[in-house]
Amino acid sequence: SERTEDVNVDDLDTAATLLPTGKTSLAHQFVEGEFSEGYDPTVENTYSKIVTLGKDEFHLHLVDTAGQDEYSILPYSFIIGVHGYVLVYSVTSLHSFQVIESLYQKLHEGHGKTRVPVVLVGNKADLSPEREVQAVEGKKLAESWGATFMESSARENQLTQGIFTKVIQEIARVENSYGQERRCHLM
Ligand SMILES: Nc1nc2c(ncn2[C@@H]2O[C@H](COP(=O)(O)OP(=O)(O)OP(=O)(O)O)[C@@H](O)[C@H]2O)c(=O)[nH]1
Repeated sequence: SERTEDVNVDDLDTAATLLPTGKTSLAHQFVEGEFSEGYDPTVENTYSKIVTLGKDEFHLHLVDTAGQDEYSILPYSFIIGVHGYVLVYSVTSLHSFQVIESLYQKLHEGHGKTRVPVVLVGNKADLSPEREVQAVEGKKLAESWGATFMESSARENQLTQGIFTKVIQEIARVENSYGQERRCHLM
């Protein structure tokens, strides 16, 4: 079967106030298979990639967002037609972790508090000496949402591929369970 999925890769930093979390690097590693040093603040960027999982082919539209912080009002476009989220903080920035918490609340409310497929990512795990957020904290937060947690490094292709595979699996799982629920109502 063929499906179209929209996924937001969300960091939640304004370039001026927060450490960039590496979401552009993750998207680039996922789509192009490489890591490039250097930093350009993202305005908004979209990527497309076809991902095959088992027998299913997913047409992924990836939106790399910019300029969110805990005070931003969530744009409508972050909710409507979006099937899943990769929420990225940097393990070297406690602030980025706190921003992610408030962003999740807004997304969850925006989706009418229904179950939203989310993968929470603690990026820059290769910079361990500068760590401000422990893996166990990320894991606990993700568990409280019923979401998946991963640490990653945009330098590593396999870790990065794993994030996007996971979010697609989560989207498929959540949609299937809603599908079953609807069938139940019909009965
Ligand atoms: N060591 C290390 N550096 C990383 C990693 N991911 C990103 N970086 C670096 O961190 C900087 C910012 O990365 P970006 O991918 O541009 O971050 P961003 O979250 O997209 O930033 P905005 O565009 O401001 O939203 C760049 O210099 C990257 O090379 C990582 O996993 N490990």
